Amino acid sequence: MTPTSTPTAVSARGVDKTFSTKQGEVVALSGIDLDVAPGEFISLIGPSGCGKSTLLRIIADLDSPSSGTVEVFGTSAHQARLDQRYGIAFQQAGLLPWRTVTGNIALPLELHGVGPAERAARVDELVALVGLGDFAQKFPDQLSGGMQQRVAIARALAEKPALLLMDEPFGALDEMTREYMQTELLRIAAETGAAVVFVTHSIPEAVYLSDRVVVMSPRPGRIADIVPMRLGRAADRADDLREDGAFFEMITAVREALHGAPVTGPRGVETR
Ligand SMILES: Nc1ncnc2c1ncn2[C@@H]1O[C@H](COP(=O)(O)OP(=O)(O)OP(=O)(O)O)[C@@H](O)[C@H]1O
Repeated sequence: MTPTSTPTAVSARGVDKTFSTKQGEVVALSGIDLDVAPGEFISLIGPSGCGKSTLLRIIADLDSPSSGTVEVFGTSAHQARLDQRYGIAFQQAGLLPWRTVTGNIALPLELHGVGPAERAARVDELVALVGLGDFAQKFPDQLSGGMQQRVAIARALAEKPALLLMDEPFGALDEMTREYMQTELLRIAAETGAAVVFVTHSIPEAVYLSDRVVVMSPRPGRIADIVPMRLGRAADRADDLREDGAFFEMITAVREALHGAPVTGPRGVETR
């Protein structure tokens, strides 16, 4: 039997993106080549406006490249969207206020015709996965920001995607909740085996979460450097890793990569 290899989770080749605006053309991305392995955690970091969200939106087929190609698990980004190969979460949880936690998590399953019994079983699993068992029947306005984000993550995972796309999902949370959510996300990613592409402004967040940190240069966004992290397996990355010497070394490596990019000083990147 010939061994079958799992296709790369994300493969971007020569991706350029130019927006036409009233003020003229804005080159948001230029010559992006990026591969994300199955189960790998990648963060995109770079100065404000360098095209991080644009790249994520192109991977999600919410926007299309001006040139170049993106494949998700060996198919076009468009086909991957139709096949629900990825889940997506943004800075705002975007929950329906009139639905409970379970109702919000069940939504994508309802939309895709999953029957009631299977749906209920899957929602139970997801509620447990994100640790919201005691809050299953609460409405979004009865939850903290961190809990709302956990509902959004559960909803993104509803259809067992092998890829999660996340655009600053913890950006609106206080620092303690944010650190807690980072540890939770690592646990969830390890449990589900999903690859993650994560946009952030925070160097420590990128370092803590990632297998590799993709450092982008200011507009037009290019990949300035890809910094491999050496912090051990994601599932073993405990909370106190943030006090470890290796953690600070990795922060320095990413900072140097950011400053090495042709910039006069990166705006919009947090070092806290
Ligand atoms: N729909 C659009 N029309 C015109 N220009 C756009 C559009 N979307 C993004 N841009 C421009 O493309 C560039 C990249 O934007 P993008 O939001 O991807 O950057 P970003 O790195 O995610 O920024 P931030 O860190 O501030 O969120 C910016 O100059 C932005 O103004």
